[in-house]
Amino acid sequence: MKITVVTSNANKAREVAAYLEGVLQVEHAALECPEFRHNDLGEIARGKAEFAYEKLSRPLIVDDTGLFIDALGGFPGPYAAYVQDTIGNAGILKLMEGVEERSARFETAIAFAWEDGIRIFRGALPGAIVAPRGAEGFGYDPIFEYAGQTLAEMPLAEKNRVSHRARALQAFRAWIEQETGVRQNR
Ligand SMILES: O=c1nc[nH]c2c1ncn2[C@H]1C[C@H](O)[C@@H](COP(=O)(O)OP(=O)(O)OP(=O)(O)O)O1
Ligand SMILES: [Mg+2]
Repeated sequence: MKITVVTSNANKAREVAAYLEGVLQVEHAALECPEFRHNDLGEIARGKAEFAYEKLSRPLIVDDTGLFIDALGGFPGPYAAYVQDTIGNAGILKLMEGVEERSARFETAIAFAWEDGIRIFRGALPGAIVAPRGAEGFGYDPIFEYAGQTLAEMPLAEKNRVSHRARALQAFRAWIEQETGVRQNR
């Protein structure tokens, strides 16, 4: 099966394509989907997938990702893109000045849309907000530490072994392999 990764974010598209290499044929559509305000990333991803499927009418996935910082009551959460585009990592670090509790987590919801409807797959990664290190990755990666390394210190292949996005993709892959296997054997 061929699937289209629909995202305005080329870095996301690259991570998804690398993860699914050898499993599915992947192409990228650089389409910006409207994001409806919702606390649940899964529902935001569902809305993006509905919009994209209406436009493209072919099997596709969208990704909605949030960063939840415990000391900030979960901020920026589902507003991660807006906050990254406005105050950025420097602004987050400023909000965290003098704050000892550094724990945070990334969450990704992947929505897969095809002729049978939409399914949601989720992944999360616990970590901590730290001073920026590393030049790989994108977005919040330089200030998010997991197991002693920031995500920006990990080459793509390594990030793809541990990340929130990889965990969601793992659930998607397990399901689609089973689903397409079942269909082929019918
Ligand atoms: O693995 C990641 N490591 C660090 N930062 C990340 C990651 N994944 C998303 N991010 C950033 C990008 C954006 O500022 C926000 C999510 O917003 P989100 O709406 O999901 O993505 P987006 O607007 O960049 O692309 P699109 O909606 O077209 O797929 O967090
Ligand atoms: Mg977005």
